[in-house]
Amino acid sequence: MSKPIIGINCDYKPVARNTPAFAYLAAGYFQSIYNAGGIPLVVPPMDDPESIKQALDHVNGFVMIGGGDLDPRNDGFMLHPSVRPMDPKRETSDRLLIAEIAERRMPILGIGCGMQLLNIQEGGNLFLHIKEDLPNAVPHMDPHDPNHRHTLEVESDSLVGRVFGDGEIRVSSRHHMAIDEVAPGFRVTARCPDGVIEAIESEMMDWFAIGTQFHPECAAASALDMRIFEEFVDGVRLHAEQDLRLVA
Ligand SMILES: N[C@@H](CCC(=O)NCCCC(=O)O)C(=O)O
Repeated sequence: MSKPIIGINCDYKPVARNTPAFAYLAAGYFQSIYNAGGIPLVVPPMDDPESIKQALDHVNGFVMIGGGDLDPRNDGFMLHPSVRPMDPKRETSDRLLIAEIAERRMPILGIGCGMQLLNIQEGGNLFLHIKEDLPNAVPHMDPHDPNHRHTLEVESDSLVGRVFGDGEIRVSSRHHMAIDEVAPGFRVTARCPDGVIEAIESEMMDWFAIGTQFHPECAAASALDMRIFEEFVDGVRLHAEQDLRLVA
């Protein structure tokens, strides 16, 4: 197969007094896909389900990027004082994307709030503020250090387990929310030693879906972080080749 095409959503900043509205994403997201042998295709925020479906017709897999907070009111919860909702234009588009990706069982890598949205979409839920919900947790973000890291414990029989193997693992962490109840059909494959969930993956035979709370795309990513993208792009390629054989 030629290179798999991997869709990526992006963030959105509305027009301000002296600046136009922007759609943007950290370069690490598309660069990591490109370096792993995929072709990144950025999908800007859209609010029309048919446009979302047509865009997804042109990609083999999807990466849901990190960003601000998902608005808990969209899932029937109260707004928490610590929650800084992402722009509604982005969240509306992300929720349309994740619903269609789930419907199609399209291969997906959710990162940060992308993993949180995957978990919510499939019936799980979130802690809205680690500091309150898990007071004994270690810091999972440092406003003064974008490269804040913490250690990780992985399940060996998982994608992150294959990638990181044994030995001490330190990953980039920038979050104050976290998965509480894991969605049905998914399992936890990595935790911070304080118990905070740091990776999930699908147990369903028909869906290659993984999520990381940590950021393997970050500027300080290690070679092992990069392997997450290589495993994902290889999985997307395999899935696409299987699809081609089915229709042949
Ligand atoms: N905002 C949520 C999700 C965490 C997340 O996606 N962090 C990324 C920060 C922005 C970026 O660098 O892309 C939370 O805090 O839990």
